[in-house]
Amino acid sequence: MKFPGRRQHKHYFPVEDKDPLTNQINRNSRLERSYIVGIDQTLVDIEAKVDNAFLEEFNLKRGMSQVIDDEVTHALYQRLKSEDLVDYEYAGGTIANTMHNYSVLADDRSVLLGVMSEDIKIGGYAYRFISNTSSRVDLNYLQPINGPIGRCFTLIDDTGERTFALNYGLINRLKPESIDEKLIAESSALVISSYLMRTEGEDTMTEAAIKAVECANKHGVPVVLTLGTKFLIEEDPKWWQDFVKKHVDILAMNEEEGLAISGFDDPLLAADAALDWVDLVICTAGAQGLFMAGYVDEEFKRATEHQLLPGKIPDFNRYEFSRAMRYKDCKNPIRAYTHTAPYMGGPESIKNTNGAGDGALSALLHDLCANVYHKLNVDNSSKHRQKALTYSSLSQISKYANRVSYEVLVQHSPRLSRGLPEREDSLEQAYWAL
Ligand SMILES: Nc1ncnc2c1ncn2[C@@H]1O[C@H](COP(=O)(O)OP(=O)(O)O)[C@@H](O)[C@H]1O
Ligand SMILES: Nc1nc2c(ncn2[C@@H]2O[C@H](COP(=O)(O)O)[C@@H](O)[C@H]2O)c(=O)[nH]1
Repeated sequence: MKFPGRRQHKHYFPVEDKDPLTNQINRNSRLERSYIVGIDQTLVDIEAKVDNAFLEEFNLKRGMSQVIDDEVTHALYQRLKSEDLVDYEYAGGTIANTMHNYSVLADDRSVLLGVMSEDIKIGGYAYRFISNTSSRVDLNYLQPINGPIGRCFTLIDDTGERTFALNYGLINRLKPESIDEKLIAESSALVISSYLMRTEGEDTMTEAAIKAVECANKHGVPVVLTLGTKFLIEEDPKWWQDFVKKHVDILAMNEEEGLAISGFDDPLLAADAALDWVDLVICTAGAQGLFMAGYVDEEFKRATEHQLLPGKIPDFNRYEFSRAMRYKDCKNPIRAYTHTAPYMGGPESIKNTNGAGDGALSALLHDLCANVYHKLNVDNSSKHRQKALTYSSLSQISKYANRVSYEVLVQHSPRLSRGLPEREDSLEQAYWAL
């Protein structure tokens, strides 16, 4: 585990002196390991720039993630190829991206559950998926299938809006029997997306995902749900609210998905509403940056040293220096919130917003899993007198998450090709001496 370590308040990056708490870890002894598990539909993203006429021709709704049949897929692919419109073909899938990015950031293991073609051809989609995935992502638990994995046509228009057209192949055939209870029971978190519930006919993915979720719930493993796309949530917000209340501990969403599930268009209010159902919320909001909301026990609350912020909840960031706790672990729960504006005001030029939200979630997962890792190895640390969900404060996690999103925005792929730099080029040497 590459440890989050001690950092300057203003930025995520570690300072020179190592945290004395972290140093209690004896590097010579065999360390207990922590890992996270994610379930996804194994997909390759095929990215192309198109105009509205193109979307209309193939009957695609702009901005939506929609499923297309084999006939439309064939015609679409032929058209993109014949006009040389395909820019990139990358491994994708919202949770697979998150597992990959987690493993790159933490330099540690995550486990991906899903399906994989048993017959893999060099250069084919299954091959591409595997070869574009970090070697730290454990693919040994994937269930073999006799057929193709999925393709996600990621069609980007002039405004940067993305329209996803998916040919699912056999990716929804993950069977409940392929879910290993022990693997989930011993993990630090189970990560799923709303897309896993979009199944039909002979698909078994939803059943498999529910089995995994129930298993995590039974063993007290935090279930992390990312809402994927507002269109799925808008179909039945009540169903999603009930599902989240019953099964989910950490909710990740963007402001549109926040509106769809909570009815609030303000991301802070949407995150606050979701705190009625879960322990921790991360709500990304495009150019507005990101918000987090969580609980802390009165005894462990820490007041911010930053300026108090106005908002729909006045001074909402008052306790942003607190580490997040589960509601049930608080004697006197207090709600804590934080906001971080886009890193450096956002990139000069955004290459692609694909995966920016997934990137933010992978940073949060890194912090959460580092906390479990630290507890497993230095249980007597004073840090664990507080039964916290996260290693760092809401404020620091949100800066870290925001910084990771920035890195995704300045590249084409939703997957990081390397971890974050140890030090920012943009900061003076003197900054690190503080
Ligand atoms: N136009 C933008 N300008 C600056 N930062 C942005 C912009 N779009 C996204 N970001 C950054 O990326 C993060 C995630 O973006 P968002 O678009 O909300 O995610 P999602 O992919 O889930 O829709 C934001 O919190 C912000 O830090
Ligand atoms: N597992 C699924 N992943 C999907 C689906 N539709 C799109 N996507 C993936 O989302 C990311 C982009 O994430 P975002 O946070 O920027 O929205 C991209 O890589 C797609 O592969 C789906 O139906 N299932």
